[in-house]
Amino acid sequence: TAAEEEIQALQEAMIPSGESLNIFDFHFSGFGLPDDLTTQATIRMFLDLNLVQDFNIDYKVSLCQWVLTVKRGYRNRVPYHNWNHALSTAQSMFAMLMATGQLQTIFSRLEILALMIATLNHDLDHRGVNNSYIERTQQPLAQLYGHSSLENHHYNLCLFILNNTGSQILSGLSTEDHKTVLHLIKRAILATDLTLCNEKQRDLLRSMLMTASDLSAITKPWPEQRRIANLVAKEFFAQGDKEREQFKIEPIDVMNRENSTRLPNMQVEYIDEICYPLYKTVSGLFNSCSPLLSGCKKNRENWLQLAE
Ligand SMILES: C=CCCOc1ncc(C(=C)O)cc1-c1nc2c(CC)[n+](C3CN(CC)C3)[nH]c2c(=O)[nH]1
Ligand SMILES: [Zn+2]
Repeated sequence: TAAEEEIQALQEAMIPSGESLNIFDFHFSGFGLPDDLTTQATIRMFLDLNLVQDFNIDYKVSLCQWVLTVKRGYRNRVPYHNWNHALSTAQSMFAMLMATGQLQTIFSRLEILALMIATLNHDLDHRGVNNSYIERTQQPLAQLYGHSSLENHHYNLCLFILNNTGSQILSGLSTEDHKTVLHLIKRAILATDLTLCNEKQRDLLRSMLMTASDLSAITKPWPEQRRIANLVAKEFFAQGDKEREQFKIEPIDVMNRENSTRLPNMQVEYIDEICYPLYKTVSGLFNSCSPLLSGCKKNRENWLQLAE
């Protein structure tokens, strides 16, 4: 059949390089690509991200069939929410991941796998109408899923394809990893419901401001910061002592009294790893909060002077 020919053609194809497919480019457009190259471009993304290798994905049987089944899961009569949108979404994620080396250290391999699967599947079987229209017209999806009905539908189809014999690209994962990656995929697909976006962004912003407030002592004038640091050290070292005594274990550096001479070094690390990125982001969003960033920078200098 045509479907079998399509699968065979993809299984046999020499997948072009990412360069020649232009998938590293933020200006990438799927419109130029003939249909078979869109599935090859998808395979190339999985190859270049080492996902096939890292997760022992069976190339011929699972990956090729999975990509084609996902592609078929989109309705090509829908003007926008079709396979081209799915490919373009996945390519944008790929381009960000490949352009920003840091992202590949921040995210685990499972998170990267989940993001690539979610981007490709996030609008599966979209009908060209949004959630509110579906609810208002009492379509079966509304009865089935209530809110975020579409996104739940996209996720369930994604799951269906992943469980389908012949396209089980996750069969090489441990039970635990399999459970984790499905949870990550679900969160990623549901995150695309823009009506929630507002609540999600507000939730994210509230959390960031909570941490910025919680750690604000690191931004205070030096005498205050010094005083607080000694209190934190007192508390942390007391915990370290208890851990040593009760559990016979070595406490982590910041709770290990034996490191007290390295307190300034630890503070510089703590500022670089946690505080500076946080206050940089907050003041990047709200310039009026930049005193927190400058306070944090100042204390970094103060700690650096004391560091051995
Ligand atoms: C021995 C402690 C030195 C004093 O420490 C401090 N003094 C003051 C403040 C402050 C907010 O002003 C904050 C700290 C301070 N807090 C730290 C925390 C908890 C957020 N951590 C965690 C554990 N690590 C992951 C394993 C990240 N490392 C820290 C550090 O090095 N310093
Ligand atoms: Zn979309």
